[in-house]
Amino acid sequence: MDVSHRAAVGPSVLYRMALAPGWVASIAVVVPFLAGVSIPPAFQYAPLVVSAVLLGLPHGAVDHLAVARTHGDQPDLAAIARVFALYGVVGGAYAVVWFLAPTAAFALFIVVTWFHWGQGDLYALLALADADHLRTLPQRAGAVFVRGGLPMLVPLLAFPEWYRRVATDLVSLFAPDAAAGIGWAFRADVRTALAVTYGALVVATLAVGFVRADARRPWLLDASETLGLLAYFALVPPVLAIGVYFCLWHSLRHVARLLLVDDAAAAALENRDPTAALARFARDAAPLTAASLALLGGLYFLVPNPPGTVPEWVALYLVFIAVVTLPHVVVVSIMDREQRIWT
Ligand SMILES: CC1=C(/C=C/C(C)=C/C=C/C(C)=C/C=O)C(C)(C)CCC1
Ligand SMILES: [Fe+2]
Repeated sequence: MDVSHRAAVGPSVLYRMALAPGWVASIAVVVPFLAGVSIPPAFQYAPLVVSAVLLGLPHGAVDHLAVARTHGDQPDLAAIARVFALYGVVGGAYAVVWFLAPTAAFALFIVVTWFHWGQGDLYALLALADADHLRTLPQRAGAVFVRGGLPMLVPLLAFPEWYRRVATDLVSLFAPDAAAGIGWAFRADVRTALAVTYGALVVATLAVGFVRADARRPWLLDASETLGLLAYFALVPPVLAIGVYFCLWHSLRHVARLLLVDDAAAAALENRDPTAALARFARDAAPLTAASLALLGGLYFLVPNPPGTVPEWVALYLVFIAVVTLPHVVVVSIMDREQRIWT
């Protein structure tokens, strides 16, 4: 695989910086729920709120530099302008869809996040964890489907009422009664069919991976992460579970990927100095994180039913995230192609 600097940066630095925090956080969050402790709903929104300034939103705020760096170039004005144009056109068009057809826009958000979070984990498996068991395109597509389904499907199976509540909060910013249009997704028969199909795919992808693995360790890591996250999303209520996952799982892994294509940050990682590398990321991400928060403020004045409560503000934030995620997926898919994640 063609991943710049990966070879020079020791695996232990990447494990400790990019993978371990997500494992530790998900275990730390699941323990109280296993012990039967209940966490007040208001508190459960905290990680999503924090994600607006720490890791979550910032992980996409370097997209204007990421494409050029992945190609091995210094980002020039033309390269940056191309990414801005992509965001304007793709994000702008999708924003219009939210106003015209919010229920369809919500469904698209789930599908796109499903793909994108799966895509992020496929990169982590291949490039950060050195997995060799995902040999073919169908296997990699299967891994993306399974990994993305953990945060997007498992909460629907385990916590349908929470899922319905958040869906309703998002859609209601635009049209109060429109969420009724996706009521079928929460029916017990639909959820049972989804659970059986998805469960079979989890078992099948891991079994094929087991047969094809030369190295046992990365396969074990894949299986442990998959089954661990399955338990995590089945036990932890989704707003909290997704908030923590978004910051410390998906975003952190993507930040590591960004550091590896930034020469100075990669050099810092080679010297086992992740703090210096992360400081560079923070500097690169700060301007567009601030600009994004300003745009989020602007969105407040545009939606027909502006938010008043914390859950409603988080809903507005998620709509904004949805709009920027679509062009972000294009950027990450360009990185995937350049780094041969799919071939
Ligand atoms: C919070 C939450 C939900 C959706 C969250 C989504 C879809 C987040 C997407 C974030 C992205 C795309 C970040 C960028 O990488 C669900 C599933 C409706 C269930 C209830 C809780
Ligand atoms: Fe992302």
